[in-house]
Amino acid sequence: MTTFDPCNQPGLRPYLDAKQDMLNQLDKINKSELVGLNKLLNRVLADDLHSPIDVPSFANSAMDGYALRAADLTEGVGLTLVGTSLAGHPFNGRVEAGECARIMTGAALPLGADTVVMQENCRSEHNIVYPSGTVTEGQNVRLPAEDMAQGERVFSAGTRINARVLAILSSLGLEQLYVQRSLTVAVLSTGDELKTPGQLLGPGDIYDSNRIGVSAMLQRLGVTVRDYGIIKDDPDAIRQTLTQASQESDAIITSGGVSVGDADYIKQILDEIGQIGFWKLAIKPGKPFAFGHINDCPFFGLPGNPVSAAVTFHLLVRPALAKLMGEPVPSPITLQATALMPFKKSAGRMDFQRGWVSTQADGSLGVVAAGTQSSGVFSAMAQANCLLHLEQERTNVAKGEQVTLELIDGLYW
Ligand SMILES: Nc1nc2c(c(=O)[nH]1)N[C@H]1C(S)=C(S)[C@@H](COP(=O)(O)OP(=O)(O)OC[C@H]3O[C@@H](n4cnc5c(N)ncnc54)[C@H](O)[C@@H]3O)O[C@H]1N2
Ligand code: MOO
Repeated sequence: MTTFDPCNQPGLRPYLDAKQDMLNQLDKINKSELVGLNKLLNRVLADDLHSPIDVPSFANSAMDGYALRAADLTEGVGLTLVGTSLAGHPFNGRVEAGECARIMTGAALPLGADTVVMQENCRSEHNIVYPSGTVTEGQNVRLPAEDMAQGERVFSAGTRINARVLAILSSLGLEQLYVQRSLTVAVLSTGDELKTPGQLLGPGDIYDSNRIGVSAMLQRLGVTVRDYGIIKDDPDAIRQTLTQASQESDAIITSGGVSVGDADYIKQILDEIGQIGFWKLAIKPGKPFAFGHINDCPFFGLPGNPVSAAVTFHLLVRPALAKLMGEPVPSPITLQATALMPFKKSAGRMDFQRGWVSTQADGSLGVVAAGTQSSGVFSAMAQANCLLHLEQERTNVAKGEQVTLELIDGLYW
């Protein structure tokens, strides 16, 4: 059954079409800087990274045991122990026929040896070692360059340096690297009703949460936030602030005032002092999202409803920032789950409902609503671990139907 929704209007721009159009209008900011290892977390590689060394750079043991020559082994015949190789303290001699050396995990394989037998499979008596069991040549030996070879491309330009990438950079001995200059993004909230936490609320006032949430997401993405605070619903103040922000920032993010109310000035001012790329999308939440440029500075107008602001940041601003930083534009990894309850949906807008997905007793995934699906109810957003992706023309989801969803825990929000 199709549910009538007065907020669905014909002619709204489909999400994927608008997103592609926006990405086509954005260019990578081609500026890099040299940054030390301890400041590289969350930055984006400016160039392809080629390994300066072999890793490992020498053959070494994967086990604590004995290094020997596999061809020497005869069941019941012992090998003479001639030395010890510890990690950081290689054995400087050679293992000759009929000999072995004590060796520890990570220690260099002595010259002459080609195999390591773990100590649990050896018996040692008076400096004679008796290996047992099946031994294959090369076992328990980590070969030079088997992880990364000198000159090999390890990461592409645009790779975001997370903890794992950082560990690799360190294992390659790199103490500094060229990364993309970090973006400076202007953030501001508009609305006469908004107060900063700590201030007293007057009649009709609410606390500004979008600016704080958006700034936190930007910080998680390694972006430098330029905070312009709360701007009143005053066209002159908005015009002046946006003009200044466009001169001081790589992008501008506003929240509120993009709809059609009497005090919603953002779209009109964008049109006046810049260019509108698009306004109004076939998505829920987030319909009045506005994209454009002011003095060549990309502009993102998030709707004021807190859920709409957070969801449009994820759907549109995050991909846009990736394009500006030269990162691959992220595609959501989606899963299928069974709706464990009905979800209301009317045709006309792609709907990103807030859900809680979990593994059921039979191992399958099941999803319930994380709370009320109003775009003003942010508690459901904060409690959700996934966003449902309900296609534009889909209608009500019945209990037991399959739905597509995207996990949101562990991302930047
Ligand atoms: N006649 C129509 N009215 C509305 C439409 C429409 O198509 N026709 N669209 C609705 C939709 S959808 C959305 S989303 C909102 C978005 O409106 P605005 O972007 O103009 O946002 P505001 O009106 O300024 O505020 C909406 C709501 O959010 C609260 N808000 C605003 N800023 C913040 C902030 N920084 N932190 C927390 N909360 C904030 C504000 O007080 C309002 O309650 O428009 C619908 N209306
Ligand atoms: O599209 Mo609005 O963002 O639902 O509330």
